Amino acid sequence: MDKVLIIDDERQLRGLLARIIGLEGYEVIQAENCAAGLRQLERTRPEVVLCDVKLPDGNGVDLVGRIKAIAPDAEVILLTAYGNIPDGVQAIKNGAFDYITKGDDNPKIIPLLSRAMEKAKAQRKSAAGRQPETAPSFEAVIGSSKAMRDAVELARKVAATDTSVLLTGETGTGKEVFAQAIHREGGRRGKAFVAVNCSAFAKDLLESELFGHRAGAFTGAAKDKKGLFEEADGGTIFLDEIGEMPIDLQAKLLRVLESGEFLKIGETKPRKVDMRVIAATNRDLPEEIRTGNFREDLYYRLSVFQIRLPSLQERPSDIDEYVRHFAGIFAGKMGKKIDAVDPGYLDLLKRHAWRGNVRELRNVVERSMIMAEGTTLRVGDLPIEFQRENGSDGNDAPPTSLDAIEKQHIAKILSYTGGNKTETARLLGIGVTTLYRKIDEYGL
Ligand SMILES: Nc1ncnc2c1ncn2[C@@H]1O[C@H](COP(=O)(O)OP(=O)(O)OP(=O)(O)O)[C@@H](O)[C@H]1O
Repeated sequence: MDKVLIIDDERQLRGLLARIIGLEGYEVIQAENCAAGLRQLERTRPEVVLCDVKLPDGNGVDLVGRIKAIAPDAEVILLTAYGNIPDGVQAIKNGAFDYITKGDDNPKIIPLLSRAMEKAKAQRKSAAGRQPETAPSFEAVIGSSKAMRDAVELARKVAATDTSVLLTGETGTGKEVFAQAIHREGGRRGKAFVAVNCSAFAKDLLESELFGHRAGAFTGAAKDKKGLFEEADGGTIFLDEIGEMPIDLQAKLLRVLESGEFLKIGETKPRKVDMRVIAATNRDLPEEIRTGNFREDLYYRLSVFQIRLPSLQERPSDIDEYVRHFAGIFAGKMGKKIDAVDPGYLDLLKRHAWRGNVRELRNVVERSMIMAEGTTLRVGDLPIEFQRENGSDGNDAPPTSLDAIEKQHIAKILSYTGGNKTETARLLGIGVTTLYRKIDEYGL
């Protein structure tokens, strides 16, 4: 969904704007000051930012440059005070899309927003074809356990070829990180890397996303649409969660892979496509074949070279390294300094089951960093469930009940996300409904 970030400290006005914009079908993210705004910008990558001029910790006109430095393809609309044209003009000089007078211009906001959105999306699309310099290669793959080194070695070998690769492994084990590294180290580096999550679309939608369509090919196809195969031409297509692809679409995909041609929906002449395919799954595909959910012929085609990514539980020795790596990343973002990790902290992590693997560990470190007060990560900074799991109440936290710690924890994360419930729930690893219940329960 197209995202809009509103940075404004006036809660009521922000809420009103969020409602108006939300009704247009945009996903709205809110932040109450510059610092929270920049954090949300990095995390949620909105296409458009609406930003007030006067913010408690800075000035919106100056913020434009910082926003563009972090997200060059995002567009910024400044909300200026009535009659303050110089602010607006300066904002445009700093790279803003436009400015609008706060309060008075509500009817103008949506059309302006929609133009900014179109521009941002067009920029993002053309940027997607280029490979950013920061795209991960194998240097970005962390983990020196034997299991991880073996996986990297295999991936490096296959990267040099043009073979199809099937990455298997539990959720959060780094399949996308590997797919990008393989692309970036191979002969197609510098060309498009197009990632598609097969489970994120309804069946018909996935087909038209992949193949593209001509205007009028079906009801609702108002304009010609380029498909992802076409976008990936010359580069790599990463088919994530391939096990979720509907069986009849699997047959169509197989035909494309075998013939190197595809038929755009609504066209009669096939188009040629030259793309490397990397697929990933956390399902047991041979079992899916047995139960009739996955085509055997497609499996053989995709799994010419298979790499299994080890779960975190199979390599607890890597946990230290991840903690230090992620703590370094978040320290930079949060402006904190962490130079030590308590052995007790690492001990608790090593005993955890890590069903969400590295993704879950990354979230836990991020949450700990929000809680951390000194320069050492301690048991008391860990999410409450770790302390519960281990019958500890955070031995270095002030003596208090687990409920009180939980309340404090949620409050801290809510303030870190600027009150964004979806983001807070993600960091807490709970559902949004549960979060609302807890907010209610604790009177937050
Ligand atoms: N070896 C690794 N080194 C550094 N970061 C990693 C590694 N593995 C995973 N991560 C981080 O963990 C998160 C999840 O990784 P990724 O999306 O690649 O997992 P996945 O296996 O594709 O998950 P899913 O099956 O749910 O799509 C990302 O933030 C990624 O940067």
